[in-house]
This record gives sequence, structure tokens and C-alpha cells, in this order.
Amino acid sequence: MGSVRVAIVGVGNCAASLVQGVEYYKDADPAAKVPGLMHVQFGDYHVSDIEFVAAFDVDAKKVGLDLADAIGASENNTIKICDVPNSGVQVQRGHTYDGLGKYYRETIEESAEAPVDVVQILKDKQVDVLVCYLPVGSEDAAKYYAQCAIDAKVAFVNALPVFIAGTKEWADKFTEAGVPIVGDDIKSQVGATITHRVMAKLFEDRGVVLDRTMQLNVGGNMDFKNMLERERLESKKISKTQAVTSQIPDRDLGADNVHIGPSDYVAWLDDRKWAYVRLEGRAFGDVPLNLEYKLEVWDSPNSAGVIIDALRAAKIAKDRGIGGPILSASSYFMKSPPVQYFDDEARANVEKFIAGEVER
Ligand SMILES: O=P(O)(O)OC[C@H]1O[C@@H](O)[C@H](O)[C@@H](O)[C@@H]1O
Repeated sequence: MGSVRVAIVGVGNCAASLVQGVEYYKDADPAAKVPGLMHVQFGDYHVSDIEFVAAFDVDAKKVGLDLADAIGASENNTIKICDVPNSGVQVQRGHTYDGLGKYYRETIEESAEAPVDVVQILKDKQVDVLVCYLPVGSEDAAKYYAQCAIDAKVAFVNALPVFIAGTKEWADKFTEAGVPIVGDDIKSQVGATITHRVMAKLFEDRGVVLDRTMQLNVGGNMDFKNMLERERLESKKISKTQAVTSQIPDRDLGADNVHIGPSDYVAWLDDRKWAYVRLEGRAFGDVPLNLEYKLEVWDSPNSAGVIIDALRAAKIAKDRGIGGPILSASSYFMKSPPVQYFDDEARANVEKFIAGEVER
């Protein structure tokens, strides 16, 4: 079936983990269970079939570098997984639009080069899938790249909380163009969202009434620094909140009883994220029952394995000529898919999609 030719928008920490992970797992045994991957082999595609063929960024310290060098440049501060050999792919100057918020502008220098013709490059490089890793709050920039994907007939994986796959307007555009999309907003392997979803559902399934809950997140990467600008957070908070409340459809907690969102920037955490989660409920005899946990993760590697699956799902859809939102992959891999399922159902749907038993 050949390779999965991938272009990256936003060569930050998440891209760094993705590129390293593809190198790290290139010889993984398809029959083995390896840490961090849900599928070594995803349908016809092994991890090693993922090939990076183009990359776009606007940071002067990244534009012009080989992708293998750019992933360690500028403010990138995630944990190193392995060395990556020279890729032969030079990071090209993308379009900025609203991609750089106040804190990015204070921290990095924007490239003085002129933006490239993204659609032409996607076509020239015969890209299969474009993965969008722009900073939170990049509404216009994310939509610009989504349109580029449509124009170049390239599948789109939307890792950030800008609603594209989840809106009728964009879902229709992708469907009409026959271009697949997996989105929106990556849900990490075992991250704040999935653990919180599972716990909220557990309360309700076991007859405990959930009254109040909160999820406070702190981290030290550019994502968290960027999110100090509260105006950039609107869609992120909506995405994270409904990712949890969707799992307890029969309970309306009321807006004042749910608080989920990024909370502060702690520079010395680097790319680690700490999530403090609390659920308060009533159990047998209306007796209080509270659960509190803290999750410590390296943020970017925690999502890279999920993206590796999302890229291959998008490519399979493209191979099969299916356009529009890929519901199975979107609901399992993303926080804000067009349709929310419980995670066990979503997982089963992904397996059925791989087997060709469900269309999308
Ligand atoms: O841990 P969660 O809640 O699944 O979130 C995962 C991802 O969510 C994205 O919105 C963040 O920008 C990423 O940095 C993060 O890794």
C-alpha cells in the first residue's frame, strides 16, 4: 500500500514527539504489544510507513532547518526519545494569521521570509495527510490550513481545539470535496481528559450522583504559556468540558459545578503537564463520596501515539475514497468529535473501520 506521506503544520513539542516516535518504533514487531502505541500495525500500515514529506512553521529559529533539527530548536522542550537522522525535509515558512498570540510574540521571533504556497507544496509533495498542530486559539490559521487540505485533496488531522470537523459548515466542505478529516482536539493516550471521562462515567454507572467536578492543569511548555492569554482559551475550555460531560448524558451538573481547563504556566515543568482532578458525589444514603487524583505526564509524547493512529486512519479513508469526518477515529482519538461515543464503543468502531465493517 506504500507509505503515509505526512505534512506537519506547527513544528512544536507535539511534532517533536511524533517525529521521534516514528523513528523509535520503526522496527516494532506488528504482533507485539509495545508501550505507547495502540496499534503497531493499523490496517495496511505499520508505524514505519509514516513518512514526513513537508513541514511548516513561522518561527525564525525553525524555518529553513531540517525537520530533524527543527524539532529540537527554539522553545521546544519536550523529553528526548531518540536521535532522528536528517530527514531531507526543510521546514518552510507557513502563514501566520492569528497563530501567534501575545506570549508567542514576546518569546519567539517571527520569520522574515515570505509565506510559501502551501497548496502547491501539498500537491508537489504528494501529501496524503496534513496534521495541524498550531497553537491553541489559532482559529483563522487552522481554518486556512483546513482549506488548503481541501484544495489540495489532502486528508486533515486537526489536533487543536478549533472546531472544524465538529461544525456542519466544515464537515460539509470536507464531504463535498471527498477529503477525509479526523478531529477535533487530540485526546491523549492516558491524559487528563480520558481519565476524567472514565471516572465521571464510573460514578454514574455505579449509582453515585456526581454533583461537582473540576480539572486544573498546569504545565511549562509554550502551549501553557500561550494559554495565559485567556481570550485564546474559549474553544479549548468548551472542548475539554464537553469531552467529560458528554460521558454522563443523563446528568446536568449546571455550569457552576463544572470547571475544566488549563490553569497556569509553571516554567520549570517544561513539557510536563500536571492535572489535578476532583469529583464530588453522593453515594448510598446520600452520603458524600469524593475522588481526587493527580496525573503527571509528559504532554507531547502522551498524544503522539494517538496521532500516529489518527494519521493512518485518515490515510485509509483517503485510500477508500471516503470524504468528510471519519467518525470512528474522531470519537476515539479526539476530544470534540462530530459525535461523542463512550470510549469502549469508539474503540470498537475504530477496529470495525480498520476491518472495513463500518464506512467511517
Ligand atoms: O491530556 P488531554 O486532556 O487528553 O489533552 C491532550 C492535549 O490537548 C491539547 O488541546 C493540548 O493543546 C495538548 O498540549 C495536550 O497534549
